[in-house]
Amino acid sequence: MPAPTEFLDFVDSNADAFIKRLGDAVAIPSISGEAAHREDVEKMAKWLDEQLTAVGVETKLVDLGDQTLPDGGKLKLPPALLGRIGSDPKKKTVLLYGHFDVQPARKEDGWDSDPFTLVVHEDGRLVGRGSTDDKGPILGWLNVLQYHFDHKKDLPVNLKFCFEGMEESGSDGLDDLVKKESQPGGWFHGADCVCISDNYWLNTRTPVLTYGLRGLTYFSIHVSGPSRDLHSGVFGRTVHEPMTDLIALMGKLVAGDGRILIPGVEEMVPPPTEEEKAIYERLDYSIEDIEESAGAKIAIADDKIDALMGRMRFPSLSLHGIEGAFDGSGAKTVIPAKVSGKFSIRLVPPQTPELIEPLVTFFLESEFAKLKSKNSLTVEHLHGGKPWVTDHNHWNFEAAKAATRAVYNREPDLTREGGSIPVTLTFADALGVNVLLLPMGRGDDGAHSTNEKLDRSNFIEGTKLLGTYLYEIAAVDQ
Ligand SMILES: C[C@H](N)C(=O)N[C@@H](Cc1c[nH]cn1)C(=O)O
Ligand SMILES: [Zn+2]
Ligand SMILES: [Zn+2]
Repeated sequence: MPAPTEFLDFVDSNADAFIKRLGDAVAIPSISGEAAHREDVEKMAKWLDEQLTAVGVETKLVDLGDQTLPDGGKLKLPPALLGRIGSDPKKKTVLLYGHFDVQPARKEDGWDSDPFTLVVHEDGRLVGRGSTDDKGPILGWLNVLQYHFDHKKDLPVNLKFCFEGMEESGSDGLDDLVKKESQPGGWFHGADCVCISDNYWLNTRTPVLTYGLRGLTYFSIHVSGPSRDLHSGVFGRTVHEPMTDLIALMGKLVAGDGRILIPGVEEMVPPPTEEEKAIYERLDYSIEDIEESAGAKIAIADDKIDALMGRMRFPSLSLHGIEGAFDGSGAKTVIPAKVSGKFSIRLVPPQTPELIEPLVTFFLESEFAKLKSKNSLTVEHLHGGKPWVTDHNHWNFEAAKAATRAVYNREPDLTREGGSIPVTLTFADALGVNVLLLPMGRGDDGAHSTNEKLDRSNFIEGTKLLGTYLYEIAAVDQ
């Protein structure tokens, strides 16, 4: 069933108002990973709640309790926002998920403009933190609802919503809520399929549907020694330095070519078959695409299939940062007393955080023992999520393929995503239904990075895609 032309025209003629609303959402710095911004995440939940209510959605904000911080302290979690509209038993019910929290961003990180002021560029870029991850896609759903509300049109399907404010920080508290609400009587019970719009195309040209995500396991390793920071002239070569030990340990985790050096981690993953390699060969992707979106000619692989498998089919380990190290300008001659190294591993089947964590801890402790340092090491596991892969021939995907053809006039690429959305597998297991990832943004959007953007055309055509997908779901003969 094609989406009404009136809907497509409505999206075009309201584009400026939709962009203005995206600007309002971006202006709320809902950074889940920074305690100082927790109130902003809550403010964002309330803003979105008002927007949904205004277009006829019944909502509820669910208190998720407290987050336990690494030092044992407590911090109130932002509420999850649930919604529903329509309960026609003759229609399919689609559960939509998105997140309204964002990654941290500071102008000093290298942004060309204030990260929390949406800047509309002449070339169509809408620059601001959360524009593509994940406020743009959430607002895409809102735009679809706006048309049906303004024109007093029934939606082609029943909709349920699950919007959260902790996705960028491990989705604390959400798994239990999803399991509870998927039981008979719960808000999600009876959903026929799930749609998540929270990832990206591979390149800047070809729309994609995504049938897999990597999992994640995140660590913070702490090395401490002196009771306070020391003068390096007075104590250098005299005491064991925590930073020296930490750098030595972090340097043992991953090779320059991306291979993970922790014994047992790579070995868990079966080698790809020739059939699998053929899937990657067909995707519209090139080494130039990677280098364009990375902003430099630094790709590890020369070969497209190796590059794609490095992102989708194999695990990866990234070093993220060191807390407690001197990071200011100037030349402070200090020996930091306690430093914490942050790294994470992206997981693929059959790896899980539970299988990987003991291998990491054993490896780090053995390597630390070899250093013969008198400092102390503790390994902390921060959060994790399992990888997910699903059937892309399901009717949920067929509907999205038809919608992509209708809006973009081309066949979508079928991809696995290198990133992680831990709740995906929870939805699939708790509801026993197919989950589809239907991304809005492009591969060069710079999610999590500086100058994050969403192109105007992706926001507007993406809104049409989301709406058309609902009409195609309604047309499915299942
Ligand atoms: C793919 C999604 N948009 C995303 O960015 N997910 C995050 C999830 C996460 C987990 N810990 C911190 N963030 C990601 O893949 O990094
Ligand atoms: Zn996201
Ligand atoms: Zn993200």
